[in-house]
Amino acid sequence: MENLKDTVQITYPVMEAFYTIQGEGKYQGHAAYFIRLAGCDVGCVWCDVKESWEEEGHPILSVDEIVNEAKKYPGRLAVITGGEPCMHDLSPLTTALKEAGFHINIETSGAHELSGHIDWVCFSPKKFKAPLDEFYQKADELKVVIFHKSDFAWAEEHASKLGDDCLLYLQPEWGKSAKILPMIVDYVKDNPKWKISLQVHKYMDIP
Ligand SMILES: C[S@@+](CC[C@H](N)C(=O)[O-])C[C@H]1O[C@@H](n2cnc3c(N)ncnc32)[C@H](O)[C@@H]1O
Ligand SMILES: Nc1nc2[nH]cc(C(=O)O)c2c(=O)[nH]1
Ligand code: SF4
Ligand SMILES: [Mg+2]
Repeated sequence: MENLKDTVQITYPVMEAFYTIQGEGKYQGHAAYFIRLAGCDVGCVWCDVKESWEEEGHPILSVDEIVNEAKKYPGRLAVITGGEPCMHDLSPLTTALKEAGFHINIETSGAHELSGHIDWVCFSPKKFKAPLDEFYQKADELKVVIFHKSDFAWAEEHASKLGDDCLLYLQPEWGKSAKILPMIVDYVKDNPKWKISLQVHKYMDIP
């Protein structure tokens, strides 16, 4: 009991947490509670949440506070994102979320070791900081952001290292969508093992 009591007092820098609809990947369309942990050292030039890079300046919340807030909503799907969430030890947070009955998904670049109990790993590797090898085994979905036509070949390199069951998604870089999306459409028609992931929350103008 002492252990659980200690665990729930551990803290994380939380940039924001919100109940919304998962806009990307396999769980697109599902209600989910997003926990955006601050801190990222990957530095993607087109990152859509650069305010998350600095760990400092964000609310520091205990596991207890994070999970109690999450439990206020009826959905029991939690998405841990960031920033780069794998920069944190996720064991205390995920233990408490599991105890509260959550299915836990993570959004990660794979640049740092995975910790804790995660039910679904969305692996989105970046050119700006190479992923760790462990993610080719652990990924449930590969989601490659396409910014330039050369990124298709780069996506295939990652796909070739994955297990057979991993789902494959190509997601247009939001700012270049008008130019890139037609290329992705053609690519997926020619290479049907891939699917398109759109950031549908941005089209719906929700968080
Ligand atoms: C903001 S990141 C946070 C999680 C983790 N750092 C990562 O990159 O996977 C969440 C998801 O958004 C994607 N993403 C970030 N900026 C984007 C953009 N401008 N257009 C499309 N997808 C983007 C990332 O590739 C990732 O799949
Ligand atoms: N609705 C919604 N879906 C998302 N899927 C991944 C997101 C992320 O920023 O990690 C995200 C996000 O920020 N909002
Ligand atoms: S790894 Fe994720 S949070 Fe970090 S800069 Fe890239 S897209 Fe943004
Ligand atoms: Mg986002």
